[in-house]
Amino acid sequence: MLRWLTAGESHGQQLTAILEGLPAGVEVRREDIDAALARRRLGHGRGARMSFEQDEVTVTGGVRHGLSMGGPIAIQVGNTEWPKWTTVMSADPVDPEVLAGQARNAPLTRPRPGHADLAGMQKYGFDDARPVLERASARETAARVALGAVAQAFLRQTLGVEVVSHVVAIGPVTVPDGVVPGPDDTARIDDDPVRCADPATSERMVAEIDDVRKNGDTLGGVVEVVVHGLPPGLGSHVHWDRRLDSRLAGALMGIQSVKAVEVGDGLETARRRGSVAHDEIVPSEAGVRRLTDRAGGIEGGMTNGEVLRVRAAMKPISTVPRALQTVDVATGDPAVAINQRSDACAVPRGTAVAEAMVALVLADAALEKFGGDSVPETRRNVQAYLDSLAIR
Ligand SMILES: Cc1cc2nc3c(=O)[nH]c(=O)nc-3n(C[C@H](O)[C@H](O)[C@H](O)COP(=O)(O)O)c2cc1C
Ligand SMILES: C=C(O[C@@H]1CC(C(=O)O)=C[C@@H](OP(=O)(O)O)[C@H]1O)C(=O)O
Repeated sequence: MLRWLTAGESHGQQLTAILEGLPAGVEVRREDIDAALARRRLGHGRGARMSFEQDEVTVTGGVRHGLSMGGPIAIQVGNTEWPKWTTVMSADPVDPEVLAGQARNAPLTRPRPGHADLAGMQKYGFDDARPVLERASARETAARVALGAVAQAFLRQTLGVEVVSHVVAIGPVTVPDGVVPGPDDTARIDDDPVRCADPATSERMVAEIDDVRKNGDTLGGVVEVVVHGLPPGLGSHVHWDRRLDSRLAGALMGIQSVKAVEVGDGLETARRRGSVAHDEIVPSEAGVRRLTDRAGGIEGGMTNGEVLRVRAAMKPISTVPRALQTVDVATGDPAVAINQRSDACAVPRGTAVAEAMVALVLADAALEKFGGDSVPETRRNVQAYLDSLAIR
């Protein structure tokens, strides 16, 4: 079983991430973690912080000389802005007079509709949104992306699996049907300003983001994660919480701002007749094959050996520059919501986060199926399973 946890605040000293349950011998390369984090900072529509945030990565446990040792892997992602926030975010008590002198510490009492501010203040009994937004902030996803890069390394090194992500919609602008990136397309997609795999659609997406920004507004959209090289049989039909689609949906829904998840053709499938909704099975030289991949590579809660495709729909950023109505909870009067620097559209950045969550869930499912305390042992188990498949 693979477990992962993150800790840390948006303007705290650092984020900390722990991944427990990985076998020994996984090659953990700083370049892979840095590349995944760089992808999370990319994209037209990103806010000011993403242009200077460095994501200072330190691997502090579980890895020796570039290889995992079988124990928990710990990764720190330092926050570039920490020097400006040391007093406001100090873990130790600070003299109230010093705090009162820090403009940055003024209580945030005008909660943003759509953010965690108000419900979090009510739930935890705060009169300031700061302690809520610090942890609700998607800064935390940097920690998950760092772990996701390690999970991807494990999947690549034991199963030869490649995880690719791209943007399929920004607001109303959507890629044409059938755009499915191949296993080697990540570099090409990274070159696109919105991480869209279709250049013509990308241009329209950029224009849409420019338009909302000009109008003091924000935008959501849809990201897709595509996984190549999975064997059949990860996940299981036998119990609801072992179904891979259920686990992927939970993990993707756990990303800030994600409001819907689709597996394969998802919602479109619900509108089709059965005769054109499924993937017909045919014999071939290479074994049984499906003619289409409408199911997105999952049937009965298990991978079916086809390309896995899952989508996550992100709502528009709730820190809308043309600020929305709210209540100042200090006075009870009508007010406009907090408006601070923010992304105008975080969808291109969301691809890296969705990719990380999918990689973590798949690594967990692969370990459940194949086990192994070392990479060679996991590889042997994978090979033995593939060699023994009665139906291919
Ligand atoms: C990569 C990424 C970046 C985000 N950037 C911002 C941002 O700059 N400003 C903002 O208000 N919300 C941003 N969000 C969304 C909020 O974190 C999210 O809406 C908030 O935590 C409330 O959670 P919910 O939308 O899931 O209900 C971002 C989300 C993601 C995934
Ligand atoms: C810092 C990140 O994203 C942040 C996510 C976020 C939010 O509300 O989710 C609000 C903004 O925070 P700040 O006010 O510090 O600029 C984003 O920049 C990051 O992703 O690394």
